Amino acid sequence: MELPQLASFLGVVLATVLFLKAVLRRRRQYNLPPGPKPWPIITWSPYGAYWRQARKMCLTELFSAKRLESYEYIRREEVLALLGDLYRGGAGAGRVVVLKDYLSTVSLNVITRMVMGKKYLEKEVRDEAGAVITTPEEFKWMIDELFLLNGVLNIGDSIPWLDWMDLQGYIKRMKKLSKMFDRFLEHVVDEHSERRGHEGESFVVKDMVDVLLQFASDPGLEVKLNREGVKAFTQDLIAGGTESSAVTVEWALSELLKKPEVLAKATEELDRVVGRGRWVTEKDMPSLPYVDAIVKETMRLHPVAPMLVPRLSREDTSINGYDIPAGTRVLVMVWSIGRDPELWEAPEEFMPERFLGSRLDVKGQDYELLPFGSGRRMCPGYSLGLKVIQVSLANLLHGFTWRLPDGVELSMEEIFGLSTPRKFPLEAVMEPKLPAHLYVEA
Ligand code: HEM
Repeated sequence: MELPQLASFLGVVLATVLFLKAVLRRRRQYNLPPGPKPWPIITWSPYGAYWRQARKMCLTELFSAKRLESYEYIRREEVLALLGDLYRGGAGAGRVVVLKDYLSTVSLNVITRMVMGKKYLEKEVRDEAGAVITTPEEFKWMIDELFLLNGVLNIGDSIPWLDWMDLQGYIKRMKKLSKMFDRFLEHVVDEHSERRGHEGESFVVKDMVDVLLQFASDPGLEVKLNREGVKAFTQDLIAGGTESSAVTVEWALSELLKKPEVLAKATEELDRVVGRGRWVTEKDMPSLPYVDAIVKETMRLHPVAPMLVPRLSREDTSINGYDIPAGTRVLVMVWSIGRDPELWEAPEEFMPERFLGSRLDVKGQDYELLPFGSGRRMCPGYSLGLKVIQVSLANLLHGFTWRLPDGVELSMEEIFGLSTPRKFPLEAVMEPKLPAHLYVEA
């Protein structure tokens, strides 16, 4: 295999499972390349004590099964708010609904409540002196910009001698956003620290920033977590958790609108298992294998991250006979693997049935299907992400009938970057099908 010279570093793209297994299993031989300079986040921090500790904090505290369970009420309240908002906002009146904004609001509210203890899309945030820290519009703009900039390929990172020119303007935008986000996060950390101070002995941890501040005050930590670390971690949690679920649910609904027979089977399962007298809960999910198969099939065809976070080979090595010199960037193409005809029958077809009775899962063990990555860089928020996707999708299918607006031919074009959202937002006509009081109470 001839290794391509990608700009000023050597790169190799892996799009077959055989090579992929070799890299993701040989974990010690691969690190991460440095990320864009003004962007201090965990996703780009190299393997080492800081990253190891951050990872441990995620597994044992932030995303532990117990903590996720304790936030179930937040997910339930926000999904119910979505259903009520859709009902009041046009569903049922034959109006065309643009789903993306509704879906983004649910995931953003779930994440900000779990991470920072409140929603930021409802009213202005002010400091103690009354000065405006951020408005709902500005906060939404910051989140969209954060998601976009986390996913861009900055030419200057690949061709360092062009870096100073900032040809695409990304560095300027990152600096502006960093400044605005920092002001916001300073306020969040101050507010949380004050509550800790006031409540003293009776202080109870409520959200993930509280957990991070507890870590920050722990003198026994291997690497001290300072204020900057708490802010960077908080930013990472918001960036990782917000858009990914909304993008996946939007793709699932798009596929279902193209395949009425699949939509009908999902509806039949929901009617049989849940019945028309109530909403779907997370506890129902193990009894809804067809809805689960729809989620997997959506993630096979439309993985939010078509390429995993790049790995960097730490030493000269070889993969199945091909030499990989130290310092090579290894790019794993999850998108191509999900559509590989050698692995999947009729790979371009949306067929949830392929997952019924199958052992294939999205938990990083099956290299054919890696929407959350694999190995030690695997997404720490995968369980939360899955819960939000499953319960939002199940309720949207349970609560409404769905059709495309008259005369619309649905485009399935995607924006192909470091993430793959729909190119054109999904528009649909929905009619409520459960008793009216359920929507009113939602
Ligand atoms: C649909 C939902 C989600 C998808 C599809 C997704 C996907 C991914 C992928 C593909 C990676 C890179 C894995 C690798 O290279 O092996 C990743 C990393 C990461 N994700 Fe997620 N994610 C989702 C939800 C979340 C949530 C809810 C959070 C947090 C609240 C989160 C936080 C992170 C973080 C911090 C990393 C970096 C981990 C590291 O480098 O050690 N993600 N995610």
